[in-house]
Amino acid sequence: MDTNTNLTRALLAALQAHGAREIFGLPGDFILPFFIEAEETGTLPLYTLSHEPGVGFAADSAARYGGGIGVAAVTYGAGALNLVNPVAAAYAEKVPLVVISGAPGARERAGGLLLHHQVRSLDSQLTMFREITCDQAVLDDAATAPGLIARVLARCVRESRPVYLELPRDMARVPCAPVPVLADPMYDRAAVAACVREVTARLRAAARPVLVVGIELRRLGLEEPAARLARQLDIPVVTTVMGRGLLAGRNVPLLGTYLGGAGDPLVADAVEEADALLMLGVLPTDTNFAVADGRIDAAHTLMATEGQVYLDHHVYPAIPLGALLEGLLDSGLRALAPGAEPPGRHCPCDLHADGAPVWPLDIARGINDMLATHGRMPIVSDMGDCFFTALDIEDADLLAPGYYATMGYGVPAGLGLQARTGERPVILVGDGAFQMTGWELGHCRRHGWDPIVIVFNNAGWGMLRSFEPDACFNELGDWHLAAMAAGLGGDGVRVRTRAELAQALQHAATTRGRFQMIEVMLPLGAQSDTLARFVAAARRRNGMC
Ligand SMILES: Cc1ncc(Cc2c([C@H](C)O)sc(CCOP(=O)(O)OP(=O)(O)O)c2C)c(N)n1
Repeated sequence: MDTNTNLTRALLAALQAHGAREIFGLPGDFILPFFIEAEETGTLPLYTLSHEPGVGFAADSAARYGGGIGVAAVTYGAGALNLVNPVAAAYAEKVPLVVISGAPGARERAGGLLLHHQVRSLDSQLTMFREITCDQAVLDDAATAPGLIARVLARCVRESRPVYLELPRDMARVPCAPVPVLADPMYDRAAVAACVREVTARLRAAARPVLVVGIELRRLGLEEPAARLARQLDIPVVTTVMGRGLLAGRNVPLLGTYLGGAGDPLVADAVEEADALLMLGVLPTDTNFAVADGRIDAAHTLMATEGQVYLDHHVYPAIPLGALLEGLLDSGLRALAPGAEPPGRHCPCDLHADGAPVWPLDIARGINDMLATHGRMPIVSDMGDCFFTALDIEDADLLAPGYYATMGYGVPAGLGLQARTGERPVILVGDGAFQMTGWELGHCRRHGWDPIVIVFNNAGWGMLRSFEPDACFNELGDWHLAAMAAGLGGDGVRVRTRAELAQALQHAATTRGRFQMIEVMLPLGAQSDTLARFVAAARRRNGMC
């Protein structure tokens, strides 16, 4: 046994070997030994935030945008259970996230007392995390720990889902052998070849093929082969709502995002009239397809998702997405619809810098102008009308919980992205969601993060007003958020007109080293067109007209 290594150091080395590039965390007494080892070794940079939801969202976005895996380290009980929502979001949206929770040691477990942070039994926490992770292990034996860690991390990467590791505090420094890296399981090459033959035959026979790309391509690091296939097939490419931002800047014939009747009719027609819809890495969620209202003919879809391929009325049960892509690229299939150049996309640019009040589409226009002038920046959006506005920002990576739809994601996720890649994000967040996790901006000063943060301030939960316009419980009042930016270590400005917005964006884009908050005061009732169409479609679908 390599006595230079203790269990924590073996775990840190394994996390790095599986693609971790940092740890986000919030310590407590049950996990202090892990934090001490992490800080002393410096194997992975350690970023602490002020509330576990922020820890989870930051780790999520580091993995979602930067690739590899994200790591969230928390204490037992109060810490780990604060992490449940971000881990659930990561599970729902297939993000490879590793939860490391401290836990009581063997002697205190056997002591017979109810321990602080304990819920029901000492295993209650593990039970709860079984439901929102794809694998779990309790590291209470140095002899089995390396094998358990190897198995759990391999599944995290292969399934692109969160996993849970519980580290009793009396185990953190016990001598431990290094963790092996397990080889990927073999797959049936003959089945992949048969599937490729059937898919290429369907595409050759199609008159109106369309390629739909989804989030698994990014989670599994397959965007580049997918872009090569898109260029080779030369057919229109569409993203799902969850996949918005995929293949951006990769020179593919990208038509836009499918939003059914709530989006661009050109995109809706292309998808709904296609006689072969090749869907790669797409999750069949309501946010992706409920707006279709049954207008997509299942007989025309060829769906590769969750390691399976569904076409007509049969399934290929074990087709890794990477193997399918490789087979399609090698098939020689090309130029299926030459000249299928997407029509001139309606790019909402050119913010009119005048004295008119700011509406959500003006924010999208202003950001499009800023990116055109100052270069591409990743967009990170919270949930609210800011998310629907983000769909009008062109040719930019977009990170958002578009399916699980949790609030609180935007600010910590933007910080996690900049921590992982060093890139400066543009963060879109409503005033309600900012009240949840926006305060994590206070950590920017320590780490040199300087996102541009655009707060959509409509003094309430605006999306809910769309459904219940007469309710009083959606009103939050004006919190004057820009006035708080200086105390948090950044610069804040409040804008009401389009001219003020244009000036604020220009200033923010050219000011580095401090976060730049632009608090946009939206007129009461101001709503993006996309959200209005989404709400109308939801009302029709749910019989709420
Ligand atoms: C953690 C959490 N709590 C509650 C909700 C429900 C919810 C929405 C979805 C429907 O579930 S949208 C919304 C209001 C968001 O308000 P704000 O951030 O100010 O943005 P905007 O004013 O643009 O709506 C809530 C409360 C949620 N998505 N996530």
